[in-house]
Amino acid sequence: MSGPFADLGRILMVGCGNMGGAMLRRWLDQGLDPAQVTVISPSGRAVPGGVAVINAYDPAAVGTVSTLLLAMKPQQLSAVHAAGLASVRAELLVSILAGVDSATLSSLWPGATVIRAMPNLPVAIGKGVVALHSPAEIDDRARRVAAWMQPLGLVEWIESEGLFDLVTALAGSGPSFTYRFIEALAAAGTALGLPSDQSARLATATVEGAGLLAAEAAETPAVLADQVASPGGSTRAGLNVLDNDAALVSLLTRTLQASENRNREMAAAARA
Ligand SMILES: NC(=O)C1=CN([C@@H]2O[C@H](COP(=O)(O)OP(=O)(O)OC[C@H]3O[C@@H](n4cnc5c(N)ncnc54)[C@H](OP(=O)(O)O)[C@@H]3O)[C@@H](O)[C@H]2O)C=CC1
Ligand SMILES: O=C(O)[C@@H]1CCC=N1
Repeated sequence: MSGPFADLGRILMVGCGNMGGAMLRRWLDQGLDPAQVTVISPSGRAVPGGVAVINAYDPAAVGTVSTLLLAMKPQQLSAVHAAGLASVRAELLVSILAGVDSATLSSLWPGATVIRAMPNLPVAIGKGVVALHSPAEIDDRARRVAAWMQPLGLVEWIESEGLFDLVTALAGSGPSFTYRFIEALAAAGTALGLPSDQSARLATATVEGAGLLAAEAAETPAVLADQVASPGGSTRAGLNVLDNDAALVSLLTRTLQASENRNREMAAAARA
Protein backbone atom coordinates (compact mmCIF):
# COMPACT_ATOMS: atom_id res chain seq x y z
CA MET A 1 0.00 0.00 0.00
CA SER A 2 1.13 3.57 -0.58
CA GLY A 3 -0.17 7.07 0.13
CA PRO A 4 -1.12 8.62 3.46
CA PHE A 5 -2.07 5.30 5.04
CA ALA A 6 1.19 3.50 4.32
CA ASP A 7 3.26 2.54 7.34
CA LEU A 8 0.49 3.06 9.87
CA GLY A 9 0.22 -0.69 10.29
CA ARG A 10 -2.71 -1.99 12.31
CA ILE A 11 -4.80 0.82 13.74
CA LEU A 12 -6.78 0.32 16.94
CA MET A 13 -9.35 3.05 17.32
CA VAL A 14 -10.88 3.53 20.76
CA GLY A 15 -14.31 5.08 20.24
CA CYS A 16 -15.93 5.93 16.94
CA GLY A 17 -18.65 8.46 17.64
CA ASN A 18 -19.37 11.84 16.06
CA MET A 19 -15.73 12.82 15.59
CA GLY A 20 -13.97 9.48 15.20
CA GLY A 21 -16.71 8.29 12.84
CA ALA A 22 -16.33 11.39 10.63
CA MET A 23 -12.55 10.86 10.44
CA LEU A 24 -12.86 7.15 9.73
CA ARG A 25 -15.46 7.66 6.97
CA ARG A 26 -13.27 10.22 5.24
CA TRP A 27 -10.18 7.99 5.46
CA LEU A 28 -12.11 5.06 4.03
CA ASP A 29 -13.41 7.28 1.20
CA GLN A 30 -9.79 8.25 0.50
CA GLY A 31 -8.49 4.69 0.29
CA LEU A 32 -7.78 3.45 3.82
CA ASP A 33 -8.11 -0.33 3.83
CA PRO A 34 -10.90 -1.23 6.29
CA ALA A 35 -9.01 -4.44 7.14
CA GLN A 36 -6.30 -2.25 8.70
CA VAL A 37 -8.61 -0.92 11.42
CA THR A 38 -10.31 -2.33 14.51
CA VAL A 39 -12.70 -0.14 16.49
CA ILE A 40 -13.58 -0.53 20.15
CA SER A 41 -17.13 0.62 20.80
CA PRO A 42 -18.80 -0.61 24.02
CA SER A 43 -22.26 -0.51 22.43
CA GLY A 44 -21.02 -2.67 19.55
CA ARG A 45 -22.72 -0.15 17.26
CA ALA A 46 -21.89 -0.63 13.57
CA VAL A 47 -19.03 1.48 12.26
CA PRO A 48 -18.41 2.60 8.67
CA GLY A 49 -17.40 0.49 5.73
CA GLY A 50 -16.71 -3.04 6.92
CA VAL A 51 -14.33 -2.08 9.70
CA ALA A 52 -14.11 -4.69 12.49
CA VAL A 53 -15.76 -3.59 15.72
CA ILE A 54 -15.40 -5.14 19.17
CA ASN A 55 -17.10 -4.00 22.36
CA ALA A 56 -14.07 -4.44 24.65
CA TYR A 57 -10.32 -4.81 24.20
CA ASP A 58 -9.34 -8.35 23.27
CA PRO A 59 -5.64 -8.83 22.46
CA ALA A 60 -6.34 -12.03 20.53
CA ALA A 61 -8.91 -10.34 18.28
CA VAL A 62 -6.82 -7.22 17.75
CA GLY A 63 -3.32 -8.64 17.29
CA THR A 64 -0.25 -6.41 17.14
CA VAL A 65 -1.19 -2.73 17.10
CA SER A 66 1.10 -0.19 15.44
CA THR A 67 -1.14 2.87 15.83
CA LEU A 68 -3.45 3.50 18.77
CA LEU A 69 -6.01 6.25 18.09
CA LEU A 70 -7.88 7.52 21.15
CA ALA A 71 -11.28 8.91 20.08
CA MET A 72 -13.47 8.44 23.15
CA LYS A 73 -14.32 11.19 25.65
CA PRO A 74 -11.52 12.57 27.88
CA GLN A 75 -13.51 11.46 30.93
CA GLN A 76 -13.21 7.83 29.72
CA LEU A 77 -9.40 7.80 29.60
CA SER A 78 -8.67 6.10 32.90
CA ALA A 79 -11.41 3.49 32.41
CA VAL A 80 -10.11 2.72 28.93
CA HIS A 81 -6.53 2.43 30.18
CA ALA A 82 -7.59 0.15 33.03
CA ALA A 83 -9.67 -2.07 30.73
CA GLY A 84 -6.66 -3.75 29.15
CA LEU A 85 -5.51 -0.97 26.84
CA ALA A 86 -2.54 -0.28 29.14
CA SER A 87 -0.90 -3.38 27.70
CA VAL A 88 -1.05 -2.16 24.09
CA ARG A 89 2.49 -1.45 22.89
CA ALA A 90 1.80 0.73 19.86
CA GLU A 91 4.65 2.72 18.34
CA LEU A 92 2.29 5.64 17.64
CA LEU A 93 -0.30 7.01 20.05
CA VAL A 94 -2.59 9.64 18.54
CA SER A 95 -5.14 11.31 20.79
CA ILE A 96 -8.01 13.58 19.75
CA LEU A 97 -9.11 14.02 23.38
CA ALA A 98 -9.80 17.65 24.25
CA GLY A 99 -7.59 18.92 27.04
CA VAL A 100 -5.66 15.75 27.88
CA ASP A 101 -1.98 16.68 27.65
CA SER A 102 0.86 14.74 26.11
CA ALA A 103 2.62 14.20 29.46
CA THR A 104 -0.46 12.39 30.78
CA LEU A 105 -0.64 10.27 27.61
CA SER A 106 3.09 9.46 27.73
CA SER A 107 2.83 8.41 31.36
CA LEU A 108 0.00 6.02 30.47
CA TRP A 109 1.70 4.59 27.35
CA PRO A 110 5.44 4.91 27.96
CA GLY A 111 7.53 4.26 24.89
CA ALA A 112 4.93 5.33 22.34
CA THR A 113 5.43 8.37 20.14
CA VAL A 114 2.61 10.62 21.33
CA ILE A 115 0.91 13.05 18.96
CA ARG A 116 -2.09 15.16 19.95
CA ALA A 117 -4.51 15.83 17.11
CA MET A 118 -7.44 18.22 17.25
CA PRO A 119 -9.80 17.70 14.33
CA ASN A 120 -13.15 19.34 13.66
CA LEU A 121 -16.38 18.01 12.23
CA PRO A 122 -15.98 19.24 8.61
CA VAL A 123 -13.24 16.60 8.20
CA ALA A 124 -16.26 14.56 7.08
CA ILE A 125 -16.04 16.34 3.70
CA GLY A 126 -12.27 16.91 3.67
CA LYS A 127 -12.79 20.55 4.68
CA GLY A 128 -11.84 20.22 8.33
CA VAL A 129 -8.93 21.43 10.36
CA VAL A 130 -6.55 19.09 12.15
CA ALA A 131 -4.21 20.78 14.60
CA LEU A 132 -1.27 18.61 15.64
CA HIS A 133 1.17 18.81 18.52
CA SER A 134 4.24 16.70 19.06
CA PRO A 135 5.89 17.01 22.48
CA ALA A 136 9.15 15.87 20.88
CA GLU A 137 11.00 16.94 17.76
CA ILE A 138 8.88 16.35 14.64
CA ASP A 139 10.38 13.15 13.27
CA ASP A 140 9.37 10.63 10.61
CA ARG A 141 6.69 9.09 12.83
CA ALA A 142 5.16 12.51 13.46
CA ARG A 143 5.29 13.31 9.73
CA ARG A 144 3.51 10.00 9.11
CA VAL A 145 0.65 11.26 11.31
CA ALA A 146 0.51 14.57 9.43
CA ALA A 147 0.28 12.68 6.11
CA TRP A 148 -2.48 10.49 7.57
CA MET A 149 -4.49 13.61 8.53
CA GLN A 150 -3.96 15.37 5.17
CA PRO A 151 -7.12 13.96 3.49
CA LEU A 152 -9.18 15.51 6.30
CA GLY A 153 -8.42 19.17 5.51
CA LEU A 154 -5.99 21.82 6.70
CA VAL A 155 -3.25 20.32 8.88
CA GLU A 156 -1.35 22.70 11.18
CA TRP A 157 1.41 21.94 13.67
CA ILE A 158 1.04 23.82 16.97
CA GLU A 159 4.48 24.18 18.45
CA SER A 160 3.52 25.19 21.97
CA GLU A 161 1.28 22.73 23.78
CA GLY A 162 0.20 25.63 25.99
CA LEU A 163 -1.78 26.93 23.00
CA PHE A 164 -3.50 23.64 22.25
CA ASP A 165 -6.53 24.26 24.50
CA LEU A 166 -7.12 27.57 22.74
CA VAL A 167 -6.71 25.95 19.30
CA THR A 168 -9.20 23.31 20.45
CA ALA A 169 -11.67 26.08 21.33
CA LEU A 170 -11.17 27.95 18.04
CA ALA A 171 -10.98 25.12 15.52
CA GLY A 172 -12.22 22.00 17.34
CA SER A 173 -15.29 23.69 18.80
CA GLY A 174 -15.42 26.38 16.09
CA PRO A 175 -17.90 24.58 13.81
CA SER A 176 -20.37 24.48 16.69
CA PHE A 177 -20.05 28.24 17.20
CA THR A 178 -20.44 28.77 13.45
CA TYR A 179 -23.59 26.63 13.35
CA ARG A 180 -24.96 28.81 16.17
CA PHE A 181 -24.20 31.87 14.05
CA ILE A 182 -26.10 30.37 11.10
CA GLU A 183 -29.02 29.59 13.39
CA ALA A 184 -28.93 33.08 14.87
CA LEU A 185 -28.84 34.73 11.42
CA ALA A 186 -31.82 32.62 10.40
CA ALA A 187 -33.67 33.29 13.67
CA ALA A 188 -33.13 37.03 13.27
CA GLY A 189 -34.53 36.86 9.74
CA THR A 190 -37.54 34.96 11.02
CA ALA A 191 -38.07 37.37 13.91
CA LEU A 192 -38.18 40.21 11.41
CA GLY A 193 -40.73 38.53 9.12
CA LEU A 194 -39.18 35.87 6.83
CA PRO A 195 -40.67 32.35 6.69
CA SER A 196 -38.40 30.22 8.92
CA ASP A 197 -37.49 27.59 6.31
CA GLN A 198 -36.56 30.23 3.77
CA SER A 199 -34.57 32.19 6.35
CA ALA A 200 -32.67 29.01 7.27
CA ARG A 201 -31.82 28.28 3.61
CA LEU A 202 -30.67 31.84 3.00
CA ALA A 203 -28.53 31.90 6.17
CA THR A 204 -26.85 28.55 5.44
CA ALA A 205 -26.07 29.38 1.80
CA THR A 206 -24.81 32.85 2.75
CA VAL A 207 -22.36 31.46 5.32
CA GLU A 208 -21.28 28.71 2.92
CA GLY A 209 -20.57 31.19 0.11
CA ALA A 210 -18.91 33.76 2.35
CA GLY A 211 -16.68 31.08 3.89
CA LEU A 212 -15.65 29.64 0.52
CA LEU A 213 -14.88 33.11 -0.83
CA ALA A 214 -12.88 34.02 2.29
CA ALA A 215 -10.85 30.83 1.85
CA GLU A 216 -10.16 31.47 -1.85
CA ALA A 217 -9.82 35.24 -2.06
CA ALA A 218 -6.52 37.08 -1.87
CA GLU A 219 -8.23 39.75 0.26
CA THR A 220 -8.60 39.51 4.04
CA PRO A 221 -12.08 39.06 5.58
CA ALA A 222 -11.92 42.71 6.65
CA VAL A 223 -11.43 43.84 3.03
CA LEU A 224 -14.18 41.49 1.83
CA ALA A 225 -16.52 42.94 4.48
CA ASP A 226 -15.80 46.40 3.12
CA GLN A 227 -16.47 45.19 -0.44
CA VAL A 228 -20.00 44.30 0.67
CA ALA A 229 -20.53 47.48 2.67
CA SER A 230 -21.13 50.49 0.43
CA PRO A 231 -20.23 53.74 2.21
CA GLY A 232 -23.40 55.09 3.74
CA GLY A 233 -25.29 51.94 2.72
CA SER A 234 -27.30 49.35 4.57
CA THR A 235 -24.51 46.82 5.31
CA ARG A 236 -22.54 49.54 7.11
CA ALA A 237 -25.60 50.21 9.28
CA GLY A 238 -25.58 46.52 10.27
CA LEU A 239 -21.79 46.34 10.74
CA ASN A 240 -22.03 49.30 13.09
CA VAL A 241 -24.10 47.12 15.43
CA LEU A 242 -21.55 44.24 15.35
CA ASP A 243 -18.58 46.61 15.63
CA ASN A 244 -19.97 48.87 18.36
CA ASP A 245 -17.71 48.41 21.41
CA ALA A 246 -16.20 45.44 19.47
CA ALA A 247 -19.41 43.59 20.39
CA LEU A 248 -18.78 40.50 18.24
CA VAL A 249 -15.06 40.23 19.03
CA SER A 250 -15.83 40.60 22.72
CA LEU A 251 -18.54 37.93 22.58
CA LEU A 252 -16.26 35.49 20.73
CA THR A 253 -13.31 36.20 23.04
CA ARG A 254 -15.49 35.24 25.99
CA THR A 255 -16.74 32.21 24.06
CA LEU A 256 -13.22 30.91 23.33
CA GLN A 257 -12.10 31.71 26.87
CA ALA A 258 -14.91 29.60 28.35
CA SER A 259 -14.05 26.66 26.08
CA GLU A 260 -10.32 26.98 26.71
CA ASN A 261 -10.94 27.00 30.48
CA ARG A 262 -13.07 23.87 30.21
CA ASN A 263 -10.32 22.11 28.21
CA ARG A 264 -7.88 22.97 31.02
CA GLU A 265 -10.29 21.54 33.59
CA MET A 266 -10.58 18.30 31.61
CA ALA A 267 -6.78 18.11 31.35
CA ALA A 268 -6.47 18.51 35.12
CA ALA A 269 -9.09 15.83 35.73
CA ALA A 270 -7.19 13.42 33.45
CA ARG A 271 -3.97 14.05 35.42
CA ALA A 272 -5.66 13.33 38.76
N1 LIG B 1 -17.28 16.14 18.39
C1 LIG B 1 -16.36 16.96 17.92
O1 LIG B 1 -16.63 17.82 17.05
C2 LIG B 1 -14.95 16.86 18.41
C3 LIG B 1 -14.58 15.95 19.37
N2 LIG B 1 -13.28 15.85 19.77
C4 LIG B 1 -12.89 14.85 20.75
O2 LIG B 1 -13.29 13.60 20.23
C5 LIG B 1 -13.57 12.71 21.29
C6 LIG B 1 -14.89 12.02 21.01
O3 LIG B 1 -15.91 12.98 20.93
P1 LIG B 1 -17.26 12.65 20.16
O4 LIG B 1 -16.97 11.83 18.95
O5 LIG B 1 -17.96 13.93 20.02
O6 LIG B 1 -18.00 11.74 21.24
P2 LIG B 1 -19.11 10.61 21.01
O7 LIG B 1 -19.87 10.52 22.30
O8 LIG B 1 -19.88 10.87 19.76
O9 LIG B 1 -18.27 9.28 20.82
C7 LIG B 1 -17.58 8.68 21.88
C8 LIG B 1 -17.15 7.30 21.45
O10 LIG B 1 -16.43 6.70 22.54
C9 LIG B 1 -16.90 5.39 22.71
N3 LIG B 1 -16.68 4.95 24.09
C10 LIG B 1 -17.36 5.28 25.19
N4 LIG B 1 -16.86 4.64 26.28
C11 LIG B 1 -15.84 3.91 25.83
C12 LIG B 1 -14.94 3.00 26.44
N5 LIG B 1 -14.98 2.76 27.76
N6 LIG B 1 -14.04 2.36 25.66
C13 LIG B 1 -13.99 2.61 24.33
N7 LIG B 1 -14.81 3.46 23.69
C14 LIG B 1 -15.72 4.10 24.44
C15 LIG B 1 -18.36 5.45 22.33
O11 LIG B 1 -18.79 4.14 22.00
P3 LIG B 1 -20.35 3.70 22.08
O12 LIG B 1 -21.05 4.56 21.08
O13 LIG B 1 -20.28 2.29 21.75
O14 LIG B 1 -20.76 4.02 23.50
C16 LIG B 1 -18.30 6.35 21.11
O15 LIG B 1 -17.95 5.62 19.97
C17 LIG B 1 -13.57 13.53 22.56
O16 LIG B 1 -12.40 13.22 23.28
C18 LIG B 1 -13.56 14.98 22.10
O17 LIG B 1 -12.82 15.79 22.96
C19 LIG B 1 -12.29 16.61 19.22
C20 LIG B 1 -12.60 17.52 18.27
C21 LIG B 1 -13.94 17.76 17.79
O1 LIG C 1 -16.85 19.69 23.18
C1 LIG C 1 -15.76 19.12 23.34
O2 LIG C 1 -15.32 18.88 24.47
C2 LIG C 1 -14.94 18.76 22.13
C3 LIG C 1 -13.71 19.59 22.01
C4 LIG C 1 -13.71 20.15 20.63
C5 LIG C 1 -15.01 19.82 20.11
N1 LIG C 1 -15.66 19.02 20.91
